[in-house]
Amino acid sequence: MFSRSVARVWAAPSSRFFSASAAHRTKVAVLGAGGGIGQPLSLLLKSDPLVTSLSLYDIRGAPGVAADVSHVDTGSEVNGYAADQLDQALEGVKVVVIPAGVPRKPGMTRDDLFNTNASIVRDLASAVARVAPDAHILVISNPVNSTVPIVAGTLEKAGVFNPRHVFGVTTLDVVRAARFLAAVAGASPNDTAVTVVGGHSGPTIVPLLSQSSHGKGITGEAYDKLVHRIQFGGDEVVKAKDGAGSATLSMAYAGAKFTNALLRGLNGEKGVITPTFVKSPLFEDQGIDFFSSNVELGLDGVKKIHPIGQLSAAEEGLLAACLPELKKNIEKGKAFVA
Ligand SMILES: NC(=O)C1=CN([C@@H]2O[C@H](COP(=O)(O)OP(=O)(O)OC[C@H]3O[C@@H](n4cnc5c(N)ncnc54)[C@H](O)[C@@H]3O)[C@@H](O)[C@H]2O)C=CC1
Ligand SMILES: O=C([O-])CC(=O)C(=O)O
Repeated sequence: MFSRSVARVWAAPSSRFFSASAAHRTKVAVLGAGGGIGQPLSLLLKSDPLVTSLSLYDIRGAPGVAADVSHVDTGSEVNGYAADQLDQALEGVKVVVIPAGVPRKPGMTRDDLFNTNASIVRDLASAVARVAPDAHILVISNPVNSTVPIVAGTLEKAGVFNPRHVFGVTTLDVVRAARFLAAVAGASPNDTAVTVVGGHSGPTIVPLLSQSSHGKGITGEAYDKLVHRIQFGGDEVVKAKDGAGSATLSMAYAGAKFTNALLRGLNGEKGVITPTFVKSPLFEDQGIDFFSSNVELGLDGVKKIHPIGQLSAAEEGLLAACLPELKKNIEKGKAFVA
């Protein structure tokens, strides 16, 4: 099914997804592989020609997911690991994707997940520091604005933090922005890419519609509605799932898309640029040292952090609302590790 030519057909909805222009392939681990995101993410990564080996870990269910996914007829090898096999799961791994942790229910904010997810993420990051200290870590678990500083702080404590290797996955905001703008503009999502900066929760999600040819003409009520939908797209899914969790399938798509972008950068492809939440100098002078903006991905992870560029007056307002909230979320994560 996924011969070279069919893989190209399958990748057609997005030319940046599952492109395999480079020769090297990589061992990838998914921590939380048994969950709502972890399962479809593992399937999508099994289909990515740049993945040579998949290591699936969860405190429950990963060996079953691995047995299932391993029957897919692509070249990569798949292994599942049980709760007491975290170190084995991480051996030789170059990229670690973390969707482990609890999701929201209606009425909760992402920050309400902090008490449960902070220690899950910290413990997983400690294991990565011990077994695969040079790995690139892609954090999906919420609240991302805090879990990324927790991962960074944990690695720092272990003496192995490399700011080029730690990423908060904000790709779902970018995916939603393109999709929702396409619907408003009557265009294809392939033509409505939007840079989304800031963080990953309500007002910290700042879409830069003025920098998009389709987005810049949208004003007034239509603009306010579109921004609100991008900022609160996660709530839309939480409400519709009615207590059964949050976005899983679109998140798996976004997680696989970001992983593929990173793998292409690691393989030497030039010009791979996408927003991601990283250790960043952009607002360091305001005490905010993690921020999502366009990042070029290269042979060693973060290659270049792009500035946010020219903002409209409305976007200046969104950014002003983002920064204090983001600062609070980052400080909460740091305080947890300190
Ligand atoms: N960054 C983003 O854009 C998004 C983030 N999320 C977040 O992703 C996380 C996971 O969401 P779902 O997959 O829907 O939840 P889920 O509950 O379906 O799956 C979570 C999985 O993590 C596992 N897990 C718990 N503790 C673990 C540990 N110590 N080690 C390994 N695995 C562990 C559980 O056994 C479960 O299989 C949530 O925190 C959610 O808020 C969800 C959607 C978008
Ligand atoms: O809304 C949530 O809790 C999950 C999430 O981060 C998203 O869908 O953007």
